[in-house]
Amino acid sequence: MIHNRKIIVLDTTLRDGEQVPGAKLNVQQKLEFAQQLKRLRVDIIEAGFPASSQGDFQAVQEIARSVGGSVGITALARAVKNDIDAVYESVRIAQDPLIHIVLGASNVHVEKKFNRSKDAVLQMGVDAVKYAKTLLPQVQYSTEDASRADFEYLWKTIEAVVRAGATMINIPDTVGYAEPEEFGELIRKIQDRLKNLSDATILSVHCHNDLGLATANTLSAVKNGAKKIECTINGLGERAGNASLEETVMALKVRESLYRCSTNIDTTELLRTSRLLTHLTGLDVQANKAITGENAFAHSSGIHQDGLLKDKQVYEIMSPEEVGAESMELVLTARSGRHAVKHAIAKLGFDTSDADAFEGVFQKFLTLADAKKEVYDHDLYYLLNDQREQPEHGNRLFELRSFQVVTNDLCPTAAVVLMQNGEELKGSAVGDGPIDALYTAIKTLTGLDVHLTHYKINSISRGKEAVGRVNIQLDYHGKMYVGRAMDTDIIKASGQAFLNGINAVILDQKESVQVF
Ligand SMILES: CC(=O)SCCNC(=O)CCNC(=O)[C@H](O)C(C)(C)COP(=O)(O)OP(=O)(O)OC[C@H]1O[C@@H](n2cnc3c(N)ncnc32)[C@H](O)[C@@H]1OP(=O)(O)O
Ligand SMILES: CC(C)C(=O)C(=O)O
Repeated sequence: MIHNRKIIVLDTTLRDGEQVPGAKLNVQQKLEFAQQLKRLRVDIIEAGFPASSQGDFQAVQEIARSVGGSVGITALARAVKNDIDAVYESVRIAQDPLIHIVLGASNVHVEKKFNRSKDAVLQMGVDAVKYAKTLLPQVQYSTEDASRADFEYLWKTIEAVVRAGATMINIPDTVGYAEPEEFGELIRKIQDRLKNLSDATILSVHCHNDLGLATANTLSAVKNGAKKIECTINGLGERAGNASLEETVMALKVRESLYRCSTNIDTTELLRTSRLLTHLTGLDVQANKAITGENAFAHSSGIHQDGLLKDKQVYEIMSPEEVGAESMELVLTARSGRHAVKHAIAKLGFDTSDADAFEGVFQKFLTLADAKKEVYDHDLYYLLNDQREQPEHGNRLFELRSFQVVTNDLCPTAAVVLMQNGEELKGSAVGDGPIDALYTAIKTLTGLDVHLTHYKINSISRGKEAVGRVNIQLDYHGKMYVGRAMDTDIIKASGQAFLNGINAVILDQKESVQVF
């Protein structure tokens, strides 16, 4: 029997998670999330796909430079020289860099995607690994769509790429087709052969959630000998997502006597990491999501409450504190002082060492607390975000100075004043509704022909003074941009989110000019 193995955790939120529409993060946001992954103590961060764009290359490089000390850094490449070069150039500065190569292994990939023979595709993989090994000692090879592959061809590929120098073999259930018992059996068969071929090669799994089985398949793989797991925070990822890191890690922890495995994850950072991701991407976690959902530790029915009062273990298999949730949320008011606010901000994972920056946040906190009476963690996220965006993005070209929206069933109208480089721009427009009128006025003033493709508003804290969070997506010349904003006034949040989207277009154009 296998006893207390250490399972390596690779987080791919910034690569597979970022493949989700709307989850695109800028370099600064990726860096912030990577810092949090380091606090969570993941073993490896997959930071992106550097060949895909200059922005992603820069983000991976920045993460490798500033986060890649104690944590391994990797990024993905096709079995293509250019992609491998881009990974190498972006991760090599990290202390523990890894090149990750992916190539299809199933018949449908070989025949339909590549239209080549199996031998030719296998040779592409071998050549890619051999080339990557000339650059770095650590190379991971992913046999894409492995769960639908013909086993003997899959094994032939694994054997060849291990001989070519791959140090990690990753078995992906790319389309979430596998079933736990069957996937476990596949991993056991591969592990049995692999240990005879090269005991040092690390067997890894990467499961997708198309049938809601990603976490179960990952756990089954661990039971059957997988030494490394690939997961994402909040289960974010292509289509239905990936195995959720928080679920998999907590299952291993809570059922340690069953799995006889442990990870390096600091589970008390799980909730904070999940909330930060929600905040950065604007993609909410469902209320009943295991571990990090709002109701994950809420007990509402009388029989349950009675049982809990007698002994928590009656209805709790883990304590909220173990995942970083507090039994009681901290509520700040306008009577709270700097110590309490600083403590609350630090607990959210933000740096409070810059006294001037903190004072700015504190003054904004007092204004919000006067308006809202009670200030929750979500509200603090909003304040911090607002505070950071303004000075850091001094090149935020348009600023919403003031607006007035009049709504009725005849002719909703908006009048807007924007600032651009110290100059005041005034305009008004009518629309189908108040937001449409506001957006038309802003669009006319900025002169950018953007198209609104998505608009979503959520309330992110409690009470009638709750903060509304608006997420929008804009299409500009076929490229998608996101804008987010929060405010107790939802019309203002809507206008600000739209303007943030427009500013993202302008910043992107500026960056492109600098890069090329
Ligand atoms: C399972 C996964 O999650 S894999 C990771 C998915 N992530 C991404 O796709 C990252 C974002 N992608 C991109 O930015 C772009 O698709 C790029 C830069 C990778 C490639 O862009 P383009 O060169 O314009 O090619 P495009 O995406 O249209 O087509 C993919 C090409 O790569 C080939 N390809 C696909 N996978 C692989 C692979 N693993 N190894 C080698 N070639 C591959 C395809 O066959 C196709 O080649 P073809 O033009 O000869 O038919
Ligand atoms: C790159 C690989 C691991 C992948 O994302 C998949 O096959 O789903």
